[in-house]
Amino acid sequence: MEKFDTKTLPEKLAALPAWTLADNQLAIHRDFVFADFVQAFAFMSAVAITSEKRNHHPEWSNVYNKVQVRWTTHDAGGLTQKDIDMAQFCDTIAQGFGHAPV
Ligand SMILES: C[C@H](O)[C@H](O)[C@H]1CNC2=NC(N)=NC(=O)C2=N1
Repeated sequence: MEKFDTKTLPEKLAALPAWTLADNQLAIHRDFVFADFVQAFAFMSAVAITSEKRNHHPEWSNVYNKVQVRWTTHDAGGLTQKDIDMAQFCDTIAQGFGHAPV
C-alpha cells in the first residue's frame, strides 16, 4: 500500500481531529485516558485482535489507565489508509470502553 502524498494526507486527517501528526508526517498518535486499568486493557485487547486480523499493528504504551497509540506503516515508510482505518477503529472502540467521544 502506497503512503499518502502531501495533498491527500490533510484530507484524510480531517476525519481524525484527536490524532496528532508526528515524526515529519510519518506517523499519527493519540493519548487515550480510561477510567481504570481494566478499561484500558480491554481497549488494547480489542485493538490487538483487529490489528492481527488486518495484519497492521500498533506502536503503543500503557501506564495504568492511559494508552498512547501511534500508527505508521513500516512497509511504506509513512502513513497509509491502513493507519487511518486503525485510528478510526481506535476512536470508535474506545467509546465502548467508557472513553469520551472525540
Ligand atoms: C510481514 C508483515 O506482514 C508486515 O511486517 C506487516 C505487519 N504489521 C505491520 N504493522 C504496521 N503498523 N506497519 C506495517 O508495515 C506492518 N507490516
